[in-house]
Amino acid sequence: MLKVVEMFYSIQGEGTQVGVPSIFIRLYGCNLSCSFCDEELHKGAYEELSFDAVLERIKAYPSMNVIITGGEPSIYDLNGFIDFLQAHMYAVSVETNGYNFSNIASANWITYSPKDWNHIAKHGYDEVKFIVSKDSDVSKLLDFKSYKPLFIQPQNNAHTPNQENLAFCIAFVKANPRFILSVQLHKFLGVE
Ligand SMILES: Nc1nc2[nH]cc(C(=O)O)c2c(=O)[nH]1
Ligand code: SF4
Repeated sequence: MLKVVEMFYSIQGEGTQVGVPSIFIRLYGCNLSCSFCDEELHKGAYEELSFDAVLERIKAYPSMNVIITGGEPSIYDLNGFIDFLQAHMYAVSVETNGYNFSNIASANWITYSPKDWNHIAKHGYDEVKFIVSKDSDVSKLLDFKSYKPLFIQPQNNAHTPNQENLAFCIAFVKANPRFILSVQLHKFLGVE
């Protein structure tokens, strides 16, 4: 059974796969409580759904790309669910803060968004996304080396871009071009 806060169909607004029409499954709960987090996104009501019940709902959408997000999906062992979706020909991406990579190891794509920049994992993901505000200590990011794509994403408002943080992030990637800007396109487009 899965604790599902919401399921919706939109475009991936972040990272390498930006623009890919995708089915989002948002799971309940997180191991952290970041100040900038939208609480209702993972602490509100949820439904307990079986794998088959989730499959029935996502079949209503034409995309074969699923993004599991939260909350923090890796607080659950999701490998069985991911295998189940893959057996039905879905490509499965997971958004994680890196709590437990082994719980999501069978995913096709893992986006890692470390919240503690003093301890950044070296393996277990396909791209990294740093959430940055104008007050962030980005000096901690300068020594981080990886062959994976490294995204800098402004800490935005719940449904709209934060222009100050965006300007800071643009200046940062221009000064440090190993990093790539990720804007949360959905918040510019006004889609989910
Ligand atoms: N369009 C869209 N793209 C997203 N990429 C990651 C999201 C998330 O909530 O984790 C998200 C989201 O909520 N909406
Ligand atoms: S890790 Fe993500 S979901 Fe968890 S509290 Fe922080 S922002 Fe919210």
